Amino acid sequence: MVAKMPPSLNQALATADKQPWYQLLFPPLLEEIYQRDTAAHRIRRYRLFGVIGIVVFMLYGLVDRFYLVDVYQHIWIWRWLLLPGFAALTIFCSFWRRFLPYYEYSVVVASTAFALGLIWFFSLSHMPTAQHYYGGVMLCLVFMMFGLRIPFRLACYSCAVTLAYLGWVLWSLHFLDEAARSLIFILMLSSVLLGLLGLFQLEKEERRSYLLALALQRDHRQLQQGFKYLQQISTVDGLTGLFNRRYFDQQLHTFWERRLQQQVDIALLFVDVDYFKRYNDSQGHQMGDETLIKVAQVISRHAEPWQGCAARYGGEEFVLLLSGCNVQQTMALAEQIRQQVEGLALAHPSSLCSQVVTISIGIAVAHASINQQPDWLVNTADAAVYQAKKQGRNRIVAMHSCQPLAS
Ligand SMILES: Nc1nc2c(ncn2[C@@H]2O[C@H](COP(=O)(O)OP(=O)(O)OP(=O)(O)O)[C@@H](O)[C@H]2O)c(=O)[nH]1
Repeated sequence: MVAKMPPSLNQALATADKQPWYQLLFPPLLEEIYQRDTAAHRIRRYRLFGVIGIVVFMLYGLVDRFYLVDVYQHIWIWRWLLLPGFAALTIFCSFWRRFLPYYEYSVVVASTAFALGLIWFFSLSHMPTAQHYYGGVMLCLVFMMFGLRIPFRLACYSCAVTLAYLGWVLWSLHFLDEAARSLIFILMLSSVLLGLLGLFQLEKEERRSYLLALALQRDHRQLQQGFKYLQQISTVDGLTGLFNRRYFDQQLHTFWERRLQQQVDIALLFVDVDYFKRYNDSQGHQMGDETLIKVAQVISRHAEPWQGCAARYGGEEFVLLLSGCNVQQTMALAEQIRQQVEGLALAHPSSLCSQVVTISIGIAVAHASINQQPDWLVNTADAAVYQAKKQGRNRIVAMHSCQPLAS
């Protein structure tokens, strides 16, 4: 599994992409992450294939007494005990955390020891049948490369050591003629070269897939961030941080459906800042923006306890949608908002109704039992705020069931 990506990895990814084809190493940071991410998987493979390898190696001990007639009594301890014991110890050590950094090396040493052991077995024998053991050596190396899948670099060292020892043993065996020696060595050399080539390809592909997974993960994260950002700008008003009108329209329908399902009243407060054009003209547009933000903050504070939806309807108009709030509660809440905005004491010298910034609020409450459309709520609250303006501003007018309640 690919781990969480640090930011500097982007650069490492770009560098890794441009690496020459023969390079089997990522830039340092990426290499460290790659090794860490794949360690658990590799260790599991070493354990499983290690056990299989030990069993197979011991199984071949059954044929030693036919092929190595003269020495099998001397080598059984290596075949059945010492070499398998060493390999088993390596597997056992993989459960020891402190040993893990060296684990890969120990796997290579153990599997090379199996190949060298086989060569040593037939070097001890004077029987012509011993020459067949080169097949076992080949099997050991192929198993190390494609079963255990040790890193290519370590496989090169292991194969070089094995070939060197095999060459030395072959040319010191008196019962083999030149033709047999050359054939065995060429066969071993060609299998080693082909094996290494395959291992190189495998490791290259594995690393490429890992890079691809990382790049996909990065792109996925960027897409998610982009999606979140788009979602935010399509629902939130950039100036005040309240929801925008589009989101409010969606919520109005959601609240409306909930009203019908749960049989609760829903209320809409239409808030309009008084003489805001004059405020802008006298205090400047910048101050106007700051005032809108402050008014929005007051409104949104009152939305939270009711899980309501506070939105900027447009310009200096705000709406607050509440569910389960009756007429009295809505009026009390509207009065608190009105007083708190007045209490901000934002000087408004050009206002014709106060010395400070004030708001007019129109309220519409739709009773659970009345069968209106959502538009009714908006139109009624709008009409109520118009009434509040007409009656002198800095006040609240509430309507429900199309009847004015109070002013
Ligand atoms: N600073 C600022 N002003 C805005 C913004 N949006 C709209 N306005 C201004 O708000 C003012 C609204 O003016 P009107 O619709 O005439 O309302 P009003 O002056 O408040 O008059 P009444 O509502 O009748 O009290 C206009 O001058 C707009 O330019 C904004 O984002 N920032």
